[in-house]
Amino acid sequence: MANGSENSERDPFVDPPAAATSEQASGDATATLACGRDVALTLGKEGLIIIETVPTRSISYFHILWAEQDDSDIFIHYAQAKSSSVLRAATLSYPLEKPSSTDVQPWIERLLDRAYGSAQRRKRIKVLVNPFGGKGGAARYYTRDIEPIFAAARCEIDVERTQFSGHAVELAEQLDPDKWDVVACCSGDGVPHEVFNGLAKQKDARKALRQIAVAQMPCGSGNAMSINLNGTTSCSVAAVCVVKGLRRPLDLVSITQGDKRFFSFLSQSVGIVAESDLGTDHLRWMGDFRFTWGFLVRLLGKTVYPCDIAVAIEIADKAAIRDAYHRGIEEAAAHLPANQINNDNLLENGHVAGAEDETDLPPLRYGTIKDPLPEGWTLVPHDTIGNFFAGNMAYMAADANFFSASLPSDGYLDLIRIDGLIKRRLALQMLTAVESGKLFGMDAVDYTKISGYRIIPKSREDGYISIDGERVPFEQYQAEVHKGLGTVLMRDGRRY
Ligand SMILES: Nc1ncnc2c1ncn2[C@@H]1O[C@H](COP(=O)(O)OP(=O)(O)OP(=O)(O)O)[C@@H](O)[C@H]1O
Repeated sequence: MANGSENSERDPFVDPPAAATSEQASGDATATLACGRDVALTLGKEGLIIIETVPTRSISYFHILWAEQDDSDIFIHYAQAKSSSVLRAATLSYPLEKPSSTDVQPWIERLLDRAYGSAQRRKRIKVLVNPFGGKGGAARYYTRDIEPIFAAARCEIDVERTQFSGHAVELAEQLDPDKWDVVACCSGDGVPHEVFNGLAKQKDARKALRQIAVAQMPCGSGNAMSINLNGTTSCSVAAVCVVKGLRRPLDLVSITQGDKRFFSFLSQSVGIVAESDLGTDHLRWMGDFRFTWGFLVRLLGKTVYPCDIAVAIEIADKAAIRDAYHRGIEEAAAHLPANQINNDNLLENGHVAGAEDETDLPPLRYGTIKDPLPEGWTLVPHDTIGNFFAGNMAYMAADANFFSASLPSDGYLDLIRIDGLIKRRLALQMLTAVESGKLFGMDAVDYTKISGYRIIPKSREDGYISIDGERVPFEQYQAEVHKGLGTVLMRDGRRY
């Protein structure tokens, strides 16, 4: 299954070899634009080739942000690789040999066609900056790493800082879906969580969730969304990924707890993962290691988190899950190669029957936590469970591939259940298996694809429940998946 480094996309930091990709060899004369000073610009297979000096240089199409001409020159705006994780907006300009030639504009159009494929150009982006996300650097990262790239790509931008916790919910609730294509959150995973919930509060919630894609610029301490969808924790790479991103549907999960209904896009955890994250705030001085430390302490202490759990299991068998995963990947590749899957495709494909005409949120087919247990569900005591972890994306951090069978819009959550009393040695092996994405295959890991569940913590007065990394009350809740309800931007060729 997918591993972060195994994706088919090319490395954004390596421009294609110029000679090997030239179309000149194929005799395509319209691929070349003559400029003054003996410069020629040629559209190669994988990038723009600039024949000016020896050796010839090239810029991959992924890095080309925009191109335009004025009365005398042509300007190529691109993302220049400064290091293995830093891209900077840069511009090349050349005097045109024949500025008024009718060949120039079509050539620029061909260049942009290759640079963008089916991705929307000049996206209208509402940017939300959480000044307190991560170590407090989001505003600086935005100005230095992100804004120049959006500007070079001629995106329409409006920036707003979040003023308080919950502000992004209010802002997203007010956004006009006809005015904005994207909400880019310069934050951790907390602000995207709020944005999905704000969009879901709009009067025409389906339209808002379908038309406005949510993106994360990885400026927080938890940046799982960017890692999953774009494979990066670099703000400047993520900015180029938004400029070039393809719209994709993302399953969202309704959570009902008490009288509330809200949405989760990433994960829910009860037990060791929630406690290691949320219960180690006093260890912030340790930096990122605090999570691992908290995890190890509980693992070695064989901590259990007794619960009663009912699950709507859709695929129980690991071999069948593996098959479903590969089928999902193949289908996406076969039907929509360099194409864009959006929720409208999904509707045409009949995956979300009837949703087209509906404005309200999808009804809860399993009811809420206050309703009787849905038909066919059975509450099973899990008195020694150590880890209850439900994932809607694969990676929970760059080195934590917990849900390696996860797909963006298969309509299922992936659920991991691990007994808290397993041998310590096995538990430690699991830690390394998470890093290599091999947790799925371990016998002691119960891995299922599910469409909903109810969980009732017991035996403890208080504890930790984490929804998308945010703490919620330590009380029973119910979850239900909605296939492709949300929209995100994904890098072309990317899979979890
Ligand atoms: N101006 C603000 N003041 C206080 N809290 C805010 C502000 N803006 C946003 N928040 C809250 O900060 C929370 C965490 O934000 P975010 O996910 O961006 O950062 P993070 O560093 O990844 O998270 P964490 O601090 O939980 O590790 C969000 O849930 C949001 O409600």
